[in-house]
Amino acid sequence: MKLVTAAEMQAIEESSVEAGVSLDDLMENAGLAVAEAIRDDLGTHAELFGKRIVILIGPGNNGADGFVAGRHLSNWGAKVTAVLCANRKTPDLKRDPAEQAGVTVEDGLTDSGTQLLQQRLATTDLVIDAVLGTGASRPIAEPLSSLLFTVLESAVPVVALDLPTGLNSDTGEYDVAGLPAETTLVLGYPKIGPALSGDFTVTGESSVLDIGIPDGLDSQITATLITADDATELLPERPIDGHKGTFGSTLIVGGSKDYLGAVTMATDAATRSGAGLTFVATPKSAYDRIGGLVPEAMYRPLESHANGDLSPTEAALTAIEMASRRTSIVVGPGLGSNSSATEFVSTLLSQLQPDQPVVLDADALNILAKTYRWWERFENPAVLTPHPGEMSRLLGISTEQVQLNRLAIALEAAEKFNRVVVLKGAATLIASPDGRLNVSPWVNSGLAKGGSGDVLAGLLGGLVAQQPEDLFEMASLAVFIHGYAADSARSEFGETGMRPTDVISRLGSFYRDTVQVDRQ
Ligand SMILES: NC(=O)C1=CN([C@@H]2O[C@H](COP(=O)(O)OP(=O)(O)OC[C@H]3O[C@@H](n4cnc5c(N)ncnc54)[C@H](O)[C@@H]3O)[C@@H](O)[C@H]2O)[C@@H](O)CC1
Ligand SMILES: [K+]
Repeated sequence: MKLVTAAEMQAIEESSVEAGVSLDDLMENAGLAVAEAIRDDLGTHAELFGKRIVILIGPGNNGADGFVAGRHLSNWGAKVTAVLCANRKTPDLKRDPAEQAGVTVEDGLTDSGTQLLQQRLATTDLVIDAVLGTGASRPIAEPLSSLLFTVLESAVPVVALDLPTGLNSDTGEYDVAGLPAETTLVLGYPKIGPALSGDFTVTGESSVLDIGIPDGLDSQITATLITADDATELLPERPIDGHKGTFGSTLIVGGSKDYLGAVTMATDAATRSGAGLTFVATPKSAYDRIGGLVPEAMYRPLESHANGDLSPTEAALTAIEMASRRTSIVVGPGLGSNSSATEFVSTLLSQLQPDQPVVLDADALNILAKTYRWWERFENPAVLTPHPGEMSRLLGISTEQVQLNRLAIALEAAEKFNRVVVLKGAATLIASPDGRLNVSPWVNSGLAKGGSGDVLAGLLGGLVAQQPEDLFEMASLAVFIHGYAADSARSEFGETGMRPTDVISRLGSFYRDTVQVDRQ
């Protein structure tokens, strides 16, 4: 499902006009679709008859859509009052027909506007928020903030037209003076901001209405929300007569004398990815304590000094030998980033077969961030899986800067490094150097715990092992499956109590719930 920015929506509107569907057509379609959705939600025309509806009208086209919806609702028997919450341009083309259809227009901007609205709301069944849509561009100020607060206090249910007023269509930032909705009737395409923020308390339940935009215009949209259907399509084939070799093999390079859990979780996750074989290369000091902990995987120790640190040259030779017939390699979980680990990672990456796909996670990213123009030092196709802190180090900017503009940052990093980038966080983003951008539908604070990233890296390694050509697709699939499993862990243990290991044990459930269920 495509997710639009305000600028993309504007461009689509212009292309629609060129294709023969005018802005007026779109507005008429939008207003009618909103009125029909409200009527259908109530049940039938009969139930709409006599219902008292207040429409809050803003200064732009969102307000114009509100007048069109009001016209239809009034024609169908509802008692509709349009309350002007901003000055509108004259002539106001959608106002007159609405008034002719019986809509009463009241001015909310007078000194007594708030008081009048309060009285009106005492006998109102439903409020339609047609104040601001994709054109919101500044903080909400008086008198609009008082009008919106009056509606909030009244507790009358609110249906937002396109976007709840106060919610930014591109960033998902919410102005506290805004108006949360029970339902949001989204016009044409879902907006990217709400998907990025993941805070559905402001939009309530959303549905997307068809407003007659001609087909074929969505190629202008960059971002796609990954749906369960998309993820099902991406699942690697599992031929019934397949053998271990059919499903590829991954090598996980990680662990250190101080960090033992990360590589273990990544390994465990890889064994639930569907990959045929999982190998682990871990420093001797770690191997002596965790070698064989995941019984399905094959472990080998990497040469280390007496103090437990890697012996970089010998260790890299061993890892390269282990990597030679693997279809993916994961580097990083728990590896540490001291000078031995740094030298080891540099040597390893520079000597891998250049076509072998690599997943670079955790300490590997911190090591790269310290390496001058690292992205030019090896050729391998790769997926980088930074959290915002790691991304800030990779790009040399602050974490706040990353968080303020996650979408652009993910795309910029993918292009600069010429690698697939998974920017983790609520609604994780997957960016490709060719400009594609996928957005995860999952938002779950239960994943904000040490170990979640290791699980994702191991799962991703295992998926890439099965389909090494499709890094962007496998990264998107890994993020979806990880979120799906986490959702299941959340329903059992809650966001507080769920652990990354609970997620690992549920990684198979998406495949089971979709493909396997269909086969039975
Ligand atoms: N783009 C499209 O394809 C379509 C858009 N439509 C509607 O048009 C809307 C966008 O219309 P507009 O671009 O006119 O934008 P809006 O209707 O969202 O509002 C823009 C106006 O609000 C003012 N404004 C911005 N922030 C404000 C604030 N905080 N307080 C008070 N005033 C503020 C601006 O100065 C401008 O006058 C969509 O949300 C949708 O409802 C539909 O009519 C049909 C198709
Ligand atoms: K609105």
